[in-house]
Amino acid sequence: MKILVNGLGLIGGSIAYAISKFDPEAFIIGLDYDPAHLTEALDMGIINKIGKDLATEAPKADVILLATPVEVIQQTICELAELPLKDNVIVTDAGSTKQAILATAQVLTDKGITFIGGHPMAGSHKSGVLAANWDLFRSAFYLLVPADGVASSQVERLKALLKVTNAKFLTIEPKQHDHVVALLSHVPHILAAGLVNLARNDFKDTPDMLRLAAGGFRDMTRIASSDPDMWADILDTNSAEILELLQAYGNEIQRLEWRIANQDRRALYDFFSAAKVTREKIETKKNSGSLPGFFDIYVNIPDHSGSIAAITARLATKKINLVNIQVLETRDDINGVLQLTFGSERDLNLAKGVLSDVSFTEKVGVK
Ligand SMILES: NC(=O)c1ccc[n+]([C@@H]2O[C@H](COP(=O)([O-])OP(=O)(O)OC[C@H]3O[C@@H](n4cnc5c(N)ncnc54)[C@H](O)[C@@H]3O)[C@@H](O)[C@H]2O)c1
Ligand SMILES: O=C(O)C(=O)C[C@]1(C(=O)O)C=C[C@@H](O)C=C1
Repeated sequence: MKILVNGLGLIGGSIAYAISKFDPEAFIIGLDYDPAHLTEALDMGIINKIGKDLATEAPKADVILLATPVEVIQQTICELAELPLKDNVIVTDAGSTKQAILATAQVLTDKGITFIGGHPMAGSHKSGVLAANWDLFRSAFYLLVPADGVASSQVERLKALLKVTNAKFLTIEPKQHDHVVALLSHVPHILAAGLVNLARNDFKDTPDMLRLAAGGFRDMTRIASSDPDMWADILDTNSAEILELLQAYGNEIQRLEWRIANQDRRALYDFFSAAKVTREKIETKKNSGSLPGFFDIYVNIPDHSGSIAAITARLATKKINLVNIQVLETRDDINGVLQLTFGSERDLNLAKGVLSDVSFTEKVGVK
């Protein structure tokens, strides 16, 4: 089966990675406007071949996956509609919004071509194929949004192909999709970026104050490091749902302001208590939709040269793969704190064994 992936970044790369690793029948051809992503994908074994261009590769494909930013997905759909695609081809995408994409995909449906929108509810603030991980979608929801009239057998074909991701599939209508993700993903990204910008403006004369940020600010703003191009496209193509929710959020904040100004302690308690009860209902299962922060250990390291190298050397001798390494500055002048992020619980446990004689704390599974 020939699978064409256009856009070999974090998401396209991760989907292709799972397929290439576990589906021996698949032959994956990659396209991307960044040649480095293509050679990296080939070197990592994510794709079998670098494609020439859309016009050459698309007509040979059995499945076409579009995993570029949303507005590029829309352009590519229009280009595909002009090409002689195989009769039984499935065109799918991984974009974060669905109504605009499904509306564009009408040009394919009109020609009898199957379009099934897709949206894996997992990801990261990191971009690019080097961040791709074949296990990124394990236990995460993978939303499917078939165009009108698509046969259920075609949806089953796509699910069978994507089964290797170990995601949980859920078919959903485009409008409901865009509303739900506006609330659970788009508005949170806006709030995170807004908060960081508020701090930047407030601290403009004392930028070092940002370094004092502890867990609260850091946990809430990780996603403010996401790719601005990707997010501009998402906001452009889901504006109605997002604006409605921002309005509701603004009203909520206004009510809260009134309660704070009036020192209405009971109402303030209720505000936090209602949120706590709801937040604690969210499944905290490991690997339920995000790689970063899920298999971390925080090692206290003495503040002298060579101490980081000593830790990483120990991991290297056991071939334990590190997804990320970061020196945290939250506890300046006491000890350095090294955050080590692993891609799986297995690697985390191996690392704990290797570092059993040093002081560390761990954080697993809760975002
Ligand atoms: N990042 C997430 O957490 C996440 C999660 C689910 C879905 N998505 C969606 O998946 C899609 C890809 O996001 P990502 O996080 O993988 O981004 P990414 O930046 O890691 O990857 C996008 C890839 O598309 C390529 N690209 C950009 N413009 C192109 C063009 N004109 N032609 C060919 N290639 C082009 C880039 O070079 C890059 O390799 C987006 O539509 C996004 O909304 C993202
Ligand atoms: O974990 C993250 O960093 C993400 O932002 C992933 C995330 C989200 O949860 O908002 C981002 C965009 C998506 O379309 C789906 C998932």
